[in-house]
Amino acid sequence: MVARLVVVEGLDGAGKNTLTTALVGELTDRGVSVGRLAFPRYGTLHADLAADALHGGQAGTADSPHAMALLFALDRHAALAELRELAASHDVVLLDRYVASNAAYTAARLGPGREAEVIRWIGELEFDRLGLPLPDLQILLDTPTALAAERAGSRESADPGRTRDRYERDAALQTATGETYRRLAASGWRSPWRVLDVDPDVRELADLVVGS
Ligand SMILES: Nc1ncnc2c1ncn2[C@@H]1O[C@H](COP(=O)(O)OP(=O)(O)OP(=O)(O)O)[C@@H](O)[C@H]1O
Ligand SMILES: Cc1cn([C@H]2C[C@H](O)[C@@H](COP(=O)(O)O)O2)c(=O)[nH]c1=O
Repeated sequence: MVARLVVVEGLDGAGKNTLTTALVGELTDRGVSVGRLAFPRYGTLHADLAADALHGGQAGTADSPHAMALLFALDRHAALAELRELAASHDVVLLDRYVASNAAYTAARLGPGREAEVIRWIGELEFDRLGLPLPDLQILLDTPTALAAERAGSRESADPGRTRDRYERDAALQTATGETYRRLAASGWRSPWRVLDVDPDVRELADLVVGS
């Protein structure tokens, strides 16, 4: 890996995609070359199985937090070659969701008593066994849960093809996931983290991403 690997994390509807797009624009204007990838990689096998499961398909697969986590992990494993290519040909690779999404959502589903165990499992599975590269920086876009839910709801109303999935409709899960994300960030899980309030200044964020 040559590029700086920077991850944007947060709840459903937090604004990760919107922020990543703005960041790509700002960095590109500065002459920084940016590769971009979002997980799950919809349109590919494991991601589409996961999406189908979260919309009630795949014979109840979504009832199992571990089965869902494995699908998301295998999606990233299948992206390894693409990740390496992006890293070899850009200054920065920006990822919209990565391994910490799996840690946060799966731990939130299993409850606080199993958080440490499941976060260890995800880290060992994805970084140590599947060989995914460690991020240089993880950014938590800490949009308030109610605002993120409102945005996800408005997006659904505006685009009937973008119906909310099981996780997006589960307010308690979103709250618990936000709490787990904050603990991951506070503990510096697997990289340095930066926690951002809603609607951050993109120029300041670009400074942070290029390490200045
Ligand atoms: N700063 C903002 N102000 C107002 N609306 C916003 C802002 N950022 C994002 N939105 C809107 O909120 C919705 C969710 O944003 P976005 O798709 O960027 O979130 P996301 O975190 O990538 O979501 P998901 O993980 O669920 O795909 C979109 O309809 C987007 O247009
Ligand atoms: C990558 C990834 C995602 N999830 C969860 C988070 C979301 O609720 C859904 C789908 O993601 P999207 O950003 O809304 O398209 O899946 C997860 O649990 N683990 C992961 O690794």
